[in-house]
Amino acid sequence: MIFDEYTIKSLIRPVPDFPKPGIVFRDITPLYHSPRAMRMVADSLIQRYVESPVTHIGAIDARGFLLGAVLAYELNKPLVLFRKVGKLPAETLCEAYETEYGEAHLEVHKGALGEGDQVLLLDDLIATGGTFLAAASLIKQMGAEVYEAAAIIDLPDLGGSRKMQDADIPVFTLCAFEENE
Ligand SMILES: O=P(O)(O)OC[C@H]1O[C@H](OP(=O)(O)OP(=O)(O)O)[C@H](O)[C@@H]1O
Ligand SMILES: Nc1ncnc2[nH]cnc12
Repeated sequence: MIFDEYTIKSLIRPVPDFPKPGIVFRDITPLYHSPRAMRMVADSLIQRYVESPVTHIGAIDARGFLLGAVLAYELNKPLVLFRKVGKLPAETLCEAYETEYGEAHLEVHKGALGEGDQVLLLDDLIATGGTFLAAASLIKQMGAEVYEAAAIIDLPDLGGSRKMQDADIPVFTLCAFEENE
């Protein structure tokens, strides 16, 4: 299916002042509600990575899990979960980070990745980049590499994608919203 950015963007709903005053929340639930649009998103990501040297899919809690599961299934790769603190039962590595609306910690199971692994890291959205950078740091601590960080949405005004590129993390996003869009 041919990717149509206009269709994708029209299914991402801006919700002002959520979860805090001043924040425009980009709600992807209408996109997930459309099988056609979701197929476009999944197909473009599958096409991009099907011939890549990616060895693992890394999916970020919670909205990144949805894309992560689809990509891991289609590319037939192991899925590694990066979870909010206190959710993973075995021994973890933990990284603190800040997002657009708060502080958080991300964890991964120790030994989930190792030397030489090339991880495709997935989430729905890049805002300040704090979440992706925390996951990338955990990946590096395990001796693995981020092949690319991919998301549906970039919010370039918040500077996250720039910060990630400055940290030598390749970034791929399917669409972007300016602040007043
Ligand atoms: O670039 P950043 O500033 O780090 O923000 C992006 C992150 O924020 C959102 O997740 P959130 O922390 O709201 O959690 P959720 O997926 O559980 O809703 C989004 O799904 C990204 O993971
Ligand atoms: N503006 C935003 N909309 C949706 N998810 C987000 N995560 C961080 N900032 C966000």
